[in-house]
Amino acid sequence: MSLPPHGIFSLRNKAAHSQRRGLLSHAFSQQNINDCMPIIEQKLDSLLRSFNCDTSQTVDVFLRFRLFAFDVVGELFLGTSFGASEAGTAPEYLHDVDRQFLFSGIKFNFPLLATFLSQIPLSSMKTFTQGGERLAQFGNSAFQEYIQRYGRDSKRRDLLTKVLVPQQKGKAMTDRETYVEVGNLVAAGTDTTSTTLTYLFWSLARFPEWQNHVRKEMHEKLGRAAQGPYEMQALNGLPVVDAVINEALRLYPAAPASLPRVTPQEGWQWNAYTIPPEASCRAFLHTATRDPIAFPDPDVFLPGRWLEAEPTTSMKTLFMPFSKGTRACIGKSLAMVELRLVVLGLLSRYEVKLPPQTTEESMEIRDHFLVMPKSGKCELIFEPLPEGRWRRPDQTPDRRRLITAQYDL
Ligand code: HEM
Repeated sequence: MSLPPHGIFSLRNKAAHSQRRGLLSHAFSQQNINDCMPIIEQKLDSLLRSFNCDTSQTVDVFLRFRLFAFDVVGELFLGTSFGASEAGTAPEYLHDVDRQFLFSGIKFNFPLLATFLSQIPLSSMKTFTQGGERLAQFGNSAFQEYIQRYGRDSKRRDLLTKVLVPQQKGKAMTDRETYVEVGNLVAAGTDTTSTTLTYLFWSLARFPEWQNHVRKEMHEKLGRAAQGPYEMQALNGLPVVDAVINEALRLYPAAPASLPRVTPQEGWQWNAYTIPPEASCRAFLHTATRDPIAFPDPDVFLPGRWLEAEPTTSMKTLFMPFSKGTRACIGKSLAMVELRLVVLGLLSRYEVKLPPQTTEESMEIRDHFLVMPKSGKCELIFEPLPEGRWRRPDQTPDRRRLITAQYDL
């Protein structure tokens, strides 16, 4: 999944990985994410405007959420406004991310086949196998442009400035390593977030009572602020919102079978199992989060399980959609902010309904390392809520002015 040279996903040496992780993970502190709220809200605003459509039409949320998540990480890590939500179509960069994911899967599992494919002199095959190189080239020029425009110690409220902080202190990654990692972060932060949102909204459309539970909480806890602009602190105190998010993460972990690990030379003992030396292993998160002892009725969307009582030890142990340990997700805090914002932004304006064409079958999971619906889309109906009951009169112009004021540095 990583672009050459080796980046955080493919660094096998523990010390090198841990050093690289240290250089990147500080960028994701709660304070830094807080500083980026104006940028994230601006992207939320574009997403919300893209839902302003005739209600008789359906919206393909799989595409919409993908464009939103991409716009967020693109702006935060490349300093580039792709405007994908406004354009309504995926830019070429995202198609290369898709190609790179698929080709990386082949590289991991069938390295000889990958070498063979990359030597086929057909232009369509080159387009497929060289996606990673194009991403790296794009990353390089976006990075150089960023440095020219803002310098290396800009006060801009994005996350690339935070990634560059260690460089100021002389501990740095080289420029090449930096733009490679930036490419990894953009790829890692796009489809994971959008897949989670897609399955979450599909679930909410099938279990509309949970939409009302969320609205009730919004109104009790946020009042007039339910439609934003949002305060980070307020986002952290919404247990019902978090329960629906956790339940979607539990049922549909976006990366269901983590990247492969290799056992040490002496092999590995795991409970009653002896795993041979240098064997490739994966933790299958999808089955862990559907364990029937920890999660009774494991295949059913039951957000109440996160609200009824303190989660049990086995729930805490097996719930790991962001993985656990030294290679767990470093983008979790950013992802959680995005998920909460989209839930609030959409449920405070729309009732989500299920059209007949979106079925269990069309939403069946396909595992391309990251999960996606078999049909490649998820069409849902977004019906504006009647003003007064839940929804305030549209505040969009105020919202935009406020966000722009915060954003303009
Ligand atoms: C709902 C959204 C997300 C989910 C479900 C998710 C899930 C995961 C999982 C399961 C892993 C571990 C993979 C493994 O063990 O092999 C991981 C790693 C990682 N994630 Fe995420 N992720 C999400 C969002 C993000 C975002 C927004 C970013 C950054 C912009 C990000 C950056 C990373 C990075 C850099 C790693 C590798 C960490 C390391 O190897 O040290 N993720 N993610």
